[in-house]
Amino acid sequence: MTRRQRESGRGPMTRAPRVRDGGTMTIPTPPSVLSVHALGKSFGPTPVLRDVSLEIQAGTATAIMGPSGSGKSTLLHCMSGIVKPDSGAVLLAGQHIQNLGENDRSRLRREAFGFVFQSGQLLPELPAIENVALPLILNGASIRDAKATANTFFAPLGLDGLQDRRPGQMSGGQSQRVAIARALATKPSVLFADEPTGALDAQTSWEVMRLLRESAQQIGSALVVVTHDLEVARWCDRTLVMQAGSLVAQQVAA
Ligand SMILES: Nc1ncnc2c1ncn2[C@@H]1O[C@H](COP(=O)(O)OP(=O)(O)OP(=O)(O)O)[C@@H](O)[C@H]1O
Repeated sequence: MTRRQRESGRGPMTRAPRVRDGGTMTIPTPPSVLSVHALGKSFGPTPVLRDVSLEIQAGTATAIMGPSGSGKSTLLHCMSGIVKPDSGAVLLAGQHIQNLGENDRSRLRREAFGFVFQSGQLLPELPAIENVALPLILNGASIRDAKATANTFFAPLGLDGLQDRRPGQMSGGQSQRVAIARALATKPSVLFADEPTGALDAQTSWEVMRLLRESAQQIGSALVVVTHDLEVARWCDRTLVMQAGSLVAQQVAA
């Protein structure tokens, strides 16, 4: 991070390299990894998502903001196959995810998506290393291989020495970094984070977002973050704003 970025309080933005094209400068758009078309969802008589469309490009970071109840989490759940929309489509690398059966959608969530929530996502009885290794074991890796892969995430996330600690023996920031390691261990195409720093103080939140952004970028995972916090959104390439179930604005980082 440069001094200028630190002083502005802003994280380092991911910028696609500029390419000179016949004298003009163009910025190539990375390919779309997730496409959302005209999503609609109601709970009972109340529409919660109304005709929501967006594209998530590989390796980019997108923040979703908006007032409480505007449908942010419901959108994230529909995008990640947790909730089935009533209408519209979600395509992962061209494949309609809502046409899949429950087993295939679970497999897809395990293999192609990672999740970080506000808190409480780690299994309290398992040490950190096993919490990180678990998704790899569920995807078929041996315990030994899974733990070896899991271990590679500890030093970059500043967690070295905490491998054998259980979640109850770690701070909130340490637990969130273990949760990030677990979400990234399978090298997901898309990492979904719902208020990932909601339970942390400002300084810890900044550090967790830095690590979340940088490690997702290194792995090549697109990041989608639901947040109320402008400081969290600053780490993203663009911010989408929801209101009453609709996307009403998009702001691209300068
Ligand atoms: N499973 C559900 N059953 C019924 N209503 C639901 C369900 N999930 C969400 N809702 C309702 O849908 C609306 C949107 O909820 P959602 O959690 O998506 O909003 P949000 O923008 O993420 O809110 P917040 O910022 O407070 O977390 C709310 O009115 C909520 O009560």
